[in-house]
Amino acid sequence: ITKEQKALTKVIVEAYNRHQIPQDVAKKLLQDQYSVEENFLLLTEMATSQVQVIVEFTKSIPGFLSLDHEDQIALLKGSAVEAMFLRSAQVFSKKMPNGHNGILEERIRKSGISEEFITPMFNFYKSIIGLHMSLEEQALLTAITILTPDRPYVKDHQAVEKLQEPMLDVLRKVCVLQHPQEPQYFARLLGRLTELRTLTHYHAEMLTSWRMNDHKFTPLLCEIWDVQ
Ligand SMILES: CC1(C)[C@H]2CC[C@]1(C)[C@H](OC(=O)c1ccc(O)cc1)C2
Repeated sequence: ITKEQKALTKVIVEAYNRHQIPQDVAKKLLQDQYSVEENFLLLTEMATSQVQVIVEFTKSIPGFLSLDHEDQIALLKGSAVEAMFLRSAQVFSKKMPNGHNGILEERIRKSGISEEFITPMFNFYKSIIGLHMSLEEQALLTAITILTPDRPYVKDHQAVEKLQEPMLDVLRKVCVLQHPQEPQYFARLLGRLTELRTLTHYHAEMLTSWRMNDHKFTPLLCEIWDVQ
């Protein structure tokens, strides 16, 4: 790993750590009641704070703010759901003391999300947790997901590739260093990104079904996912 690659990893990990989900959201999971309505409101608050965290993390990615402004928006809108699922997988994997995980899972299962989405969502979490990713790998994989050149409406693909490629290089080297017994570990990580894309489809259905039951979203969520 070169000096530059070490510096890049440090910047990405610091940004990933700097923007954490506010503890008050995690605390509320324990307090409030258990009605479907209460659960939906909690998940709305959680999703809104996660999107805010993702936007701040994205702005700290070296070079992102020098991209064409419309492309910056296209990348955020195109990757927010995937970045949110990656980050919430970390929440499930370790951030919260064990008791919370069961509570969060319970609330998600009783918030009006259809079973056909719940199953793939938790299968994804299990597969991510099973990888036992390091902090560097989580942060780099999230940045790589956000810097995906082939999102809808991205005009300057090349400029995005130029930012994503060095991240892929560093992640590949970090995987070799941190998982020497698993030569295919890097390929498995990238495979998770393919599974992530299927969740985006389910996520859109989830929003539509909530909207059909006239649930209200926050302005930020409406803006980033073009709802209402
Ligand atoms: C853990 C999750 C990633 C999983 C269940 C809650 C999440 C934060 C997310 O919720 C939303 O996207 C969402 C969108 C709009 C809304 O009003 C509420 C939640 C899906």
